[in-house]
Amino acid sequence: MIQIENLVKRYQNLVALDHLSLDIQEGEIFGLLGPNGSGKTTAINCLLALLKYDKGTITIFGKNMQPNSYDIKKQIGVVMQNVAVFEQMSVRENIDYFCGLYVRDKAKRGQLVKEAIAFTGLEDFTKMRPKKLSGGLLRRLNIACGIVHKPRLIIMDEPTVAVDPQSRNKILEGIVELNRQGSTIIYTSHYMEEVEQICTRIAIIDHGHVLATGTTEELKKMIKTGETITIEAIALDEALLARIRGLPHVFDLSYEDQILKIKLGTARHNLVRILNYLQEKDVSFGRVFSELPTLNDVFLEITGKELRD
Ligand SMILES: Nc1ncnc2c1ncn2[C@@H]1O[C@H](COP(=O)(O)OP(=O)(O)OP(=O)(O)O)[C@@H](O)[C@H]1O
Repeated sequence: MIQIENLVKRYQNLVALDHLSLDIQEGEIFGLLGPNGSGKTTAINCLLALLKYDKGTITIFGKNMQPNSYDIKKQIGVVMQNVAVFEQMSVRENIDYFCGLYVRDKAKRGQLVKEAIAFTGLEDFTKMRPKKLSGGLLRRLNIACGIVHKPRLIIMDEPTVAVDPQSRNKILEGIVELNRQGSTIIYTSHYMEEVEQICTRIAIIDHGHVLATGTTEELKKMIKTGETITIEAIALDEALLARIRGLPHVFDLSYEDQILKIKLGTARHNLVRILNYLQEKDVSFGRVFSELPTLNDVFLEITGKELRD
């Protein structure tokens, strides 16, 4: 549905997109995951032909995307980071206005507006003006305005930044439902838990370049970490740490503030083996956690830094 090939975008001396390539299929919830400043918004703005770029090609629905590609643009719904609604209009009037840009038929519009209100859980706020809404509700209104015409492709740029957990869940549920009803979705975020929860495929980007693409499972299989074991233990000396480092499947270890963190490759019974070893050495320990790899581990292994940096 979308092909982006070798996109380069410079802002003066800064290279915001550095040969970014993406291939997005119809029916996906495609996540663009990267830290602040990695180029997500720039990529979206280029994709929508709102921003000129220096090099590369963009094809949407099999056609070259240009600033005047209105036949393509009318099939796209956009939810940008900044809320863009009319202060003079109520919640319902705003949604109806945006729907009216695409749908003339009044009865059909009425139905679509009703569905968008239900999607975003705004039923109790339809008569309110935007400035009376909380931050989370305002974002939900922004989303309702962007998706009300049920576009074939929906692009959402960090729609959950600074929203309360209730609104966040409502938004995520709504996105999955829109996808179920047939829309392809591109979703940018720096929250890996969200991306992991809803996206069918993910591109991890940093410095304007795609580092890895795949389903969550595929991405996690690309890295060495199969499991991270965290153990509260007092006063471990260097000699013991070195011996733990030498145990089977252990490839990394840190010990700070009496917290021992061990990274291991995928293997059966890692946790039991480590705990048995500590018991053998008479090490007393407190709380113990074992975690499967997260997208943060993927990011950390590929870039050497935390996604949250
Ligand atoms: N208009 C601009 N002029 C100059 N530099 C810009 C401009 N817009 C973005 N940048 C820079 O380009 C890089 C990519 O920014 P972009 O906003 O695309 O990243 P992002 O991943 O969307 O980050 P965020 O989540 O913070 O929006 C950053 O270094 C940013 O400072």
